[in-house]
Amino acid sequence: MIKLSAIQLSSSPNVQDNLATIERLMSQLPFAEQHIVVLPECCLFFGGTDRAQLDLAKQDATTNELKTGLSKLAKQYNVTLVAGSIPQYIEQQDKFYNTCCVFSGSGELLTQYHKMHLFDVDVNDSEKQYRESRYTEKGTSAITKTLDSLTLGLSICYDLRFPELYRHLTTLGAQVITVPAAFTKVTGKAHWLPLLQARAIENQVYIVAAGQYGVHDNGRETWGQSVIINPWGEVLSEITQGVGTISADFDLDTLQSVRQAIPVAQHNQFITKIKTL
Ligand SMILES: O=C(O)CNC(=O)[C@H](CS)NC(=O)CCC(=O)C(=O)O
Repeated sequence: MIKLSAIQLSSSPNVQDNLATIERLMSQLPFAEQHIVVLPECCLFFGGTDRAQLDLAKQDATTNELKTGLSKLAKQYNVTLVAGSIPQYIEQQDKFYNTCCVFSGSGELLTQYHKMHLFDVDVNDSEKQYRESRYTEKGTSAITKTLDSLTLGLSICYDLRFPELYRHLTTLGAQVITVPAAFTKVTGKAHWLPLLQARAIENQVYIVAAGQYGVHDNGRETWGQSVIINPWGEVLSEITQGVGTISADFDLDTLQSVRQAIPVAQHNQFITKIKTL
């Protein structure tokens, strides 16, 4: 059996504190031979100023403390760690990518994905205007990674509103799609769960969504509600408030039987098919 887990956090701008919290929560995870653990967006730094995040990214380009800390945790608990996101500095532009890093159980960086859709959005909350692109550069490639017995597809937060990415990941073979997030309280309440269920149902994949939760140091409020959803769209495990962990089993039979019963990939008129004569 392959275990899927998500960790819900309420991250601060203190990297060491966040690492300690993640460690404490990882120690509470159930044991599994094969285990995929997902952390939220901005797991090691959240709720500071955008400028402070850029400074951290810049500093990390020399120290590499962010990836080192996460790699150690993956190794310590021998899990595939989908480390939500960290800022990755781009010197030429003095900006960073919002990057999801995947570590193996031996602590090796397997792959990374730079968030493709940036949250330049007006929200009716205390923040009012989110302009992620001011300090963040958007990624240009969708990323999947085949592990021993399943294929992972990567996405981050606002990406969730772009079904084309999820369809693309699925056509590349994704069976489990991870969604680290820091959804706003306002948009999360209105849209988070239905969007996640739609992505799971239309692509017939497992969704593992790990959210930031609560009121952060800069007053920003995030929605939480980390969930694991199966290819039928059922919520298998959920944590609404606070910090904590959730887990569920990945079952290939469920995935295959849903895809057999409702063969949307074959019926789809908008996916380019290779015509056989
Ligand atoms: O800026 C940072 O420090 C970290 N990044 C985030 O919190 C990002 C960009 S501001 N948040 C989202 O994408 C929320 C999406 C969302 O809430 C929605 O789609 O409704």
